[in-house]
Amino acid sequence: MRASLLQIAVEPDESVEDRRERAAALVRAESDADLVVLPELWTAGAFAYSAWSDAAEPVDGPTAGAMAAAARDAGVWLHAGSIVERAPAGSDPLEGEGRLYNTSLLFDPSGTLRHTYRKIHRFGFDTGEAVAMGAGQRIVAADTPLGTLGLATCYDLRFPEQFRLLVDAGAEVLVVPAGWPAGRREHWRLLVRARAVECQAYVLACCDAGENGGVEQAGHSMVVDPWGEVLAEAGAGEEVLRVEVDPTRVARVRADFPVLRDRVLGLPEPRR
Ligand SMILES: NC(=O)CCC(=O)C(=O)O
Repeated sequence: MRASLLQIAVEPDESVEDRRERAAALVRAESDADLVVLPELWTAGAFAYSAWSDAAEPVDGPTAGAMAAAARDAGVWLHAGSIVERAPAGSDPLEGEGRLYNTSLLFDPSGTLRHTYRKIHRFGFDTGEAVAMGAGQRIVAADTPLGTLGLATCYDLRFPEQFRLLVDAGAEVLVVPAGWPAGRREHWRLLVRARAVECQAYVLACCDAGENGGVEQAGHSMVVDPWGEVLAEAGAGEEVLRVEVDPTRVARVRADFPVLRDRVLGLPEPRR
């Protein structure tokens, strides 16, 4: 499987409409790829909280329209990163109507939206995303001809229990769009590899570049294999990372070094 990660920046002088067009053109240019991945909240900016309400849109809104057309034209699976979703009336009863969510979109090569994933762990403690957005309630593993893709977003990386649930759901390739700050870049590089090693899965981690909301972004998008080897890593600026991955290798690594088989589930309560 050929994967292309589009590490783009939220340029301060660029309108959301212009950035959407720019991203669509970048996707169209990857017609040799099987899977193309964009970062987190690349329309509005992962830390540009004040821009979120204006940029909010439904999952069949303008960003989805542009990305569907780009996926179809390029003939690729497209993980279009995440958008600021405004949940419609009558939406999932577990979640909230009219609330904002940090929602990832996965399109197939015909341009059909096949899966959405609402970020479960919201960043900011008592500020920012943690108060402005609702929390997703569902683990999403997407069966595709490329393999089973496990979806997670940025801060989710810090919560290995979510990734174990993705492994249990069959995930072989973990796709993680992010807007990770440069100040914690080493956490990013460590956690991306850690999730690959502990899940014995590929991790395709695509981060924003540039600066938004006054926060310099880490860049350093990475592709890590199920043995924890870094197959490709971007620099800090805008970049397209192209890499070949073999999802069938996941089963071989898990069979040759069967750590997952040794999991002890339902451990007893600690003694005090
Ligand atoms: N956008 C995010 O989820 C940021 C996460 C982050 O800054 C961190 O985990 O550190």
